[in-house]
Amino acid sequence: MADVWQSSMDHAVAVARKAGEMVRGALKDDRTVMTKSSAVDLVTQTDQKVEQLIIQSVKEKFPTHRFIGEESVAAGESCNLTDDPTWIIDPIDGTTNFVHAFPFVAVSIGFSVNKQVEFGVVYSCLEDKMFTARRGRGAFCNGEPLQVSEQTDALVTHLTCVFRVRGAGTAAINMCLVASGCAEAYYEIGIHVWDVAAGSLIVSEAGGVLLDVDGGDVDLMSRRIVAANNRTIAERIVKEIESFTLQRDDAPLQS
Ligand SMILES: O=P([O-])([O-])O[C@@H]1[C@H](O)[C@H](O)[C@@H](O)[C@H](O)[C@H]1O
Ligand SMILES: [Mg+2]
Repeated sequence: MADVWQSSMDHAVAVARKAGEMVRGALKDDRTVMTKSSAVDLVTQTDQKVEQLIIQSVKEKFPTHRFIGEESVAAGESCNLTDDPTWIIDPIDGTTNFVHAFPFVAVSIGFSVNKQVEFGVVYSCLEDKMFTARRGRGAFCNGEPLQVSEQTDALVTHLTCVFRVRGAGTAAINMCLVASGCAEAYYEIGIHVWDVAAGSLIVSEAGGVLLDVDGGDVDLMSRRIVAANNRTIAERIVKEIESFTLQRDDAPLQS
C-alpha cells in the first residue's frame, strides 16, 4: 500500500484514543439510554457525541474524505461505500455493555478506498488496548504484532451449541480476540459494516480467514461474517450454522 494513508491512520489512532477518553469519562456519569429500538439496540448521548468528535476532527484534517457512521446512518444518512476514501465509524461498539458498565467497549474505525479496507483501528477503551492493522502490513496491539492461534479445538466468540463459546458483547473486540489468538473464531449474522470494517482487517492481517456464513467471500455490507484462525475452522462453522439473509446495509433507503 502506498504510504499515502499513513497520516490518516495516525490520525485514526489519535482520535480513537481521544474518543476512548470520552467513553471512559461518560462511563462514570452519563450512561443514559436515549432510544431503544429493541432490547439490544440502544443509543446513548455518548454514542452521538463520540461520533461527532471523530467526524469533526477527521473533517478538519481530511476535508474530502467521506463517512459512514453508525449514528449518522441512524439519523438518515446513506450507507453506500464508494471508491472515495471513507471512514467507517462505530463510536461505541458494545453500547449495551457501556450502558451496563460491562467492561468491554470499543471505538472502531475502518478506512476504505476503492471499496477495500486499507486500515483498521479498534480501541478497547477500558483495557486500554489499541488494535491496528494496515492492509499488507500486519496487525498489532499496542504496537506488538498479532498472530491468530494454531489451535484446532475451537473456542468461538459467538452463539453455537457445537463449539465452546465466549462473547465480549462487541463485534470489534470479539474479532480482536481472534486476531490475538485468544479465541479461534467469531461469527455473527446481524452485524453492520461499522461493527466489522476495522476488525475484519485486523483478523486477516493477523493471519486469519474471513468467510461469508454461506462459505463465499465476505461482503461487509451483507451483515454476516465468519472470522477464524484458519480455513478448516471457518468452514466447520459455515457447515454447523443455519444461515439467513437480512436487509443489506447498503439497501436503498425506504421513501
Ligand atoms: O450496537 P453496537 O453496540 O455498536 O454493536 C453491536 C455489538 O457489536 C454486538 O456485539 C453485536 O452482537 C451487535 O450485532 C452489534 O450491533
Ligand atoms: Mg457496533
